[in-house]
Order: sequence, then C-alpha cells, then structure tokens
Amino acid sequence: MNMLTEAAIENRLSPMSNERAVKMQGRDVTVHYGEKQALFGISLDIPENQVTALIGPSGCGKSTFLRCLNRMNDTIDVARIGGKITLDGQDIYDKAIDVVELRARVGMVFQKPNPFPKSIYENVAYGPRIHGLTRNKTELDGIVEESLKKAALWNEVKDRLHESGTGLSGGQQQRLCIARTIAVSPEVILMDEPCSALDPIATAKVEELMDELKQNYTIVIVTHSMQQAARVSQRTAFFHLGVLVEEGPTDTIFTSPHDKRTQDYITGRFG
Ligand SMILES: Nc1ncnc2c1ncn2[C@@H]1O[C@H](COP(=O)(O)OP(=O)(O)OP(=O)(O)O)[C@@H](O)[C@H]1O
Repeated sequence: MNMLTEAAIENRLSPMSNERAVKMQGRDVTVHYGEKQALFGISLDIPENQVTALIGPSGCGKSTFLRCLNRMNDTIDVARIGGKITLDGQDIYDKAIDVVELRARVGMVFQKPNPFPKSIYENVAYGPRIHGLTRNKTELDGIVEESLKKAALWNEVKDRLHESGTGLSGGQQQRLCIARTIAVSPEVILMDEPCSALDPIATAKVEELMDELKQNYTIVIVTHSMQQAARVSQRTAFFHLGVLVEEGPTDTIFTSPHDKRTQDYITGRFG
C-alpha cells in the first residue's frame, strides 16, 4: 500500500467533531493574484456527504477558495497558491495529479448556467464520452438518463433530448449543468452562487436538489444569501478580507457565532 492510500484510509477513518469523514481539507491555504494577496492561511475541513456553505462580504475570497478545491485557479496566470489541499488525504497540488481527472472528481457548477450550444443529450453525454466512461451507446444513454434524473430534470426534458440545451429556462439550464457535472461521477460538487441568476421557484428546486444530492456527494456552495446558507447547509464558513473568521455547524454560526465580525455580518451590519 502506498503512502497516499494509507493517508486516504487514515483520513476517512478519522471522524470530525460531527462524526463525518473529512473529504477535503485545506491547510494554511494562501492565494496571491500578482502582488495582491486574496487568501491568508485558510484551514478548513470539508466533511463528506454534507453541504458546506462559504459566506462573507463581496471580495472576501469565497470564490477564490472554492476555485482552489479543483485547481480552477490554475487557469489564471497571475494566481499563486500556497499551503496544502487534500482530497481523501491526497495532495491535489501534487505533481502526479492529473488535473482533468481531478476536475471530474471535484466538479463545478457556475453562477450563470453555461450549457454548451448543443442538444440536451450532448450536454450530458460529452463528459462521459471524453473520459471514456462508457463502452457503447446503450451505456451512454443510461448515464444521460440517470444524470438527468438525479438532477431532477428528466421528466421535463425526456421527450426533447435532442433539442438545444440553451433553449431551456434558466432554472432548467442550471439543472442541466448539474446533470452534466454528475455524469462523470464526481465525489465533490462545487457550486459558485448557483442560484444567483434564478427566480425563486427555480432557486427552490436547486436547493431541494442539493439536499438530495448530499446523500451521494459532498457539496461546497458559495452563496451571498444567508437564508440560502441556513436552508441548505450543515456547515458554514465565514470569510472576511481573505481570512476564515470562523466555521462550524450552520445552526451555531447563525444563532451563536463566536466572533463579532460573524455576528455583524449575519445581522446585516455590514456586507
Ligand atoms: N482573476 C483575478 N485577478 C486578480 N484579482 C482577483 C481575481 N479574482 C479575484 N481577485 C481578487 O481577489 C479577492 C477575492 O475575490 P473573490 O472573487 O474570491 O471574492 P468573493 O468573496 O468570491 O467575492 P464575490 O462575493 O464578490 O464574488 C478580491 O479582492 C478580488 O478582486
């Protein structure tokens, strides 16, 4: 057994205070964009099969931290990342890591629904095809159907799979993007303000979906809405000016935070 596997097993067996295994872990994570430092030594555990919400005022570094979790910041030339981030105990910034594979394991859903200008079917089939997850059309059809079902979209689109994904409503497009992410069997799903472009009904559907998805996936969501964080997450991390001020069970953060900055933010005194 190699060291990484041992670390992964040890990691999965070591429960957090709420008795969940740690799926991802950040230790002393720093990010610079050129000269400007955006994150200052973030250490945060992401528990398995829970929704963790990252909250805080605009510009505090929530999205920057989220993007570190699947190395999305690698695509920004001026970004430099320090510290350590692990997935099942394995360092995701290790040279041996295949970033394409990492991003399949740690998928991402963006603020604005961004389906490809292709059919609904092709949007979902694309990932499994490029990752070689299926051997034939029947298997691919199966993955497409299952992913659309898990994203609570199947009933609305099953009769028009070959119509364009961009012809769907905003809320349906976002669920299509979730189906596309699910199709490559991720373990973690990162969501960067996934409902900010959606109306209240579509938002409610995506929130409901998050609650179901957490049974099979670990979810990290960046949100500006404290009501949303309170509704969907089990753990909440509050960021301010690039620092993780505090994190803990969502109930505690919203009812009896330890830090005055958290208290001020959740009571609307700033941000
Ligand atoms: N690509 C980039 N190049 C330079 N600076 C950046 C870049 N992306 C983010 N920043 C800076 O890093 C800091 C943190 O930004 P980030 O987007 O992570 O914050 P945020 O909390 O997600 O904000 P918001 O809630 O407004 O989306 C900000 O000062 C921002 O201007």
